[in-house]
Amino acid sequence: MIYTVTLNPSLDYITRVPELSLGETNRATSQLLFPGGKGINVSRLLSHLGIENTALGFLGGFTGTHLQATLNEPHLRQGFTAIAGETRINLKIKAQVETEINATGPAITTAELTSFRQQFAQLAADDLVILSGSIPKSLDHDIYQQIIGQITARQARFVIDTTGEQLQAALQQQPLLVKPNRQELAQLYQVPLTTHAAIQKWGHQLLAAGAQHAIVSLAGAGAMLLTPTGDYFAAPVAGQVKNSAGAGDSMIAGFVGTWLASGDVVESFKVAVASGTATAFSEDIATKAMIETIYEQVRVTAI
Ligand SMILES: Nc1ncnc2c1ncn2[C@@H]1O[C@H](COP(=O)(O)OP(=O)(O)OP(=O)(O)O)[C@@H](O)[C@H]1O
Ligand SMILES: O=P(O)(O)OC[C@@]1(O)O[C@H](CO)[C@@H](O)[C@@H]1O
Repeated sequence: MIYTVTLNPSLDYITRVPELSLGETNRATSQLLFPGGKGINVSRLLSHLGIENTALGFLGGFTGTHLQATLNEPHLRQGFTAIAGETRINLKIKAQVETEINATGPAITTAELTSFRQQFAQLAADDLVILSGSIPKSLDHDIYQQIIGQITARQARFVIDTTGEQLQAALQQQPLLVKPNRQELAQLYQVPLTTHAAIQKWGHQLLAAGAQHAIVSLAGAGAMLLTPTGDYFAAPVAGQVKNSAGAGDSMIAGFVGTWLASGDVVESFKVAVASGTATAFSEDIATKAMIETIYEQVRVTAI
């Protein structure tokens, strides 16, 4: 089974204004509300590809109830831990530029955390856990490390999408995949990444530190895959961006779902790029039909 972990889920409120004027009343032209949080996005994309998975994390309040009700996906089992606090609402403003305001999220009690962590004691060796997104303030800053300890103790595998110190620490536990974007990789190693050669060089540091595969996502400039046996570049697919939030999460889902089924890294990378691009070109997390259409346009070359 594939499990996703979203410690801090959200309802994503996406509003469009022709032009955002700070300090004034702005009138929206449209608004949408989606279940969100990085692990939940991964789960939804996996479900769209027909891949069974279980979404774990904390949900509470009227927002949590609404998220649960709208997270109605055929291949997604909900394994959330109920909490007393209220699931956050993240605001995404689409205007001249995209602006995001992500809320802090609710406090998690010790009892809620204990109940949540009990689930990892049941993992089997063929399970894979995808850990994504920010850590609620009330949890230990090294909570991912603690969960990874539980996962590896059961001989299960994991993928992690986090940044900075937490990413650095997780690398030592040999994640199947990490997927920093260009800025996250630059921050991790405190280097400017202005050329493909520099991205490839510093991307390899992720493998040297323990990752089995690394994708560096480059938004509108494509993506790079680093593996111990070869590196690959995917050129960007041209198209109209509608909502790029969740593009990175979709990439992770596309890679992991395909890799588990085939073990073929290049094919997994192609589906990852198609999935990320299809989500960037959609209002919501991409559909399978959209991913299949984009897939035909993905060009991957060995570098
Ligand atoms: N404007 C775009 N044009 C073409 N492809 C895009 C665009 N934006 C994203 N993509 C595709 O989606 C992938 C992931 O996007 P990105 O690098 O923005 O991830 P991210 O920073 O993790 O995003 P997020 O945090 O919003 O999910 C890219 O590598 C690319 O393949
Ligand atoms: O605040 P975090 O946990 O870092 O990110 C949360 C978030 O921005 O990530 C997803 C897109 O990747 C959105 O669905 C969600 O609102």
